[in-house]
Amino acid sequence: MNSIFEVTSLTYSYPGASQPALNNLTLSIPQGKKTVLCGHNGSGKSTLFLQAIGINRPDAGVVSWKGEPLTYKHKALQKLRQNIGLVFQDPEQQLILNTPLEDISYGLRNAKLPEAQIEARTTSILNQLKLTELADQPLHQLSLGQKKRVALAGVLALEPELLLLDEPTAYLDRRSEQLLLEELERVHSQGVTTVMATHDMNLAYAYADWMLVLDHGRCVLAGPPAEVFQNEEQITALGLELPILYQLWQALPEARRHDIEPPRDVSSFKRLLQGQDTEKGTP
Ligand SMILES: Nc1ncnc2c1ncn2[C@@H]1O[C@H](COP(=O)(O)OP(=O)(O)OP(=O)(O)O)[C@@H](O)[C@H]1O
Repeated sequence: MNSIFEVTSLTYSYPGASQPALNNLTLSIPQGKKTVLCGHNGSGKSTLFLQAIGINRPDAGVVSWKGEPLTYKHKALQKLRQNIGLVFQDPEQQLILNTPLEDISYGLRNAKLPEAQIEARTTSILNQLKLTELADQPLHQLSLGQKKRVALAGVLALEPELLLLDEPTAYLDRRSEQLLLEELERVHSQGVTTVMATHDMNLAYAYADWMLVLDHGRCVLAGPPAEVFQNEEQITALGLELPILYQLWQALPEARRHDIEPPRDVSSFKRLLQGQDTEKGTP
């Protein structure tokens, strides 16, 4: 499997901290996949994202983009931050100008795109994320969900190859979460590799085709979700829950689930219950 981004033996402590936030961490992000990064509070997910875009530098170990170690030179970092887009957990950390239109254009202007292209991309992304009506609204008047969409729009406008999302669904209602997931599916279908950090194991299970689990700054599990969740004891010991659909599937009689992959959405599960999935491996 091709990896687009890797960290090798990465150790990092925040200034004055008694414990490292990342502790000899080695992992890779598979190109073209939808990866979910899980782990308890403080396991190092956000710290890893900050390392990925070179905001912090490792104390030891290497961060690599497409096989090349980061150099931390100004120009190289500028280019890296166009290739890797990070959507912060808190949009307030990301949005700096007064309106969605100004904020999105600002990022493109920083990337030194020609004005005509800035205008075209801004209009298109506002439209795509259903923000056109809010384009000139002061940002402080927007709801948290709307601000999160503006922050995502600003990152997507730069057309990154790798999109990192830190708890993108936190505080969103079901409808906004659904809209966001549809948008991420669309972005992924255009060839963008995505990594989502989340505690929501139901979401992780529905979304991911690759999972990484962090614990105290180390990667303790990696693989396709159905494989990762087989490590039930370890998952629970880490304070994470098994997804509800996975638990329901486990509760089915052995003969019923024999040789059938655990379903990852409610309609597949219903079909399984109604006995429509007679073919092996197709829930
Ligand atoms: N700015 C900071 N200064 C000092 N320590 C920090 C800072 N940011 C994070 N830490 C510490 O680094 C460790 C990893 O934190 P990090 O925010 O990366 O975890 P996380 O997995 O993203 O957590 P959460 O799920 O709560 O968002 C924690 O022990 C945290 O207290």
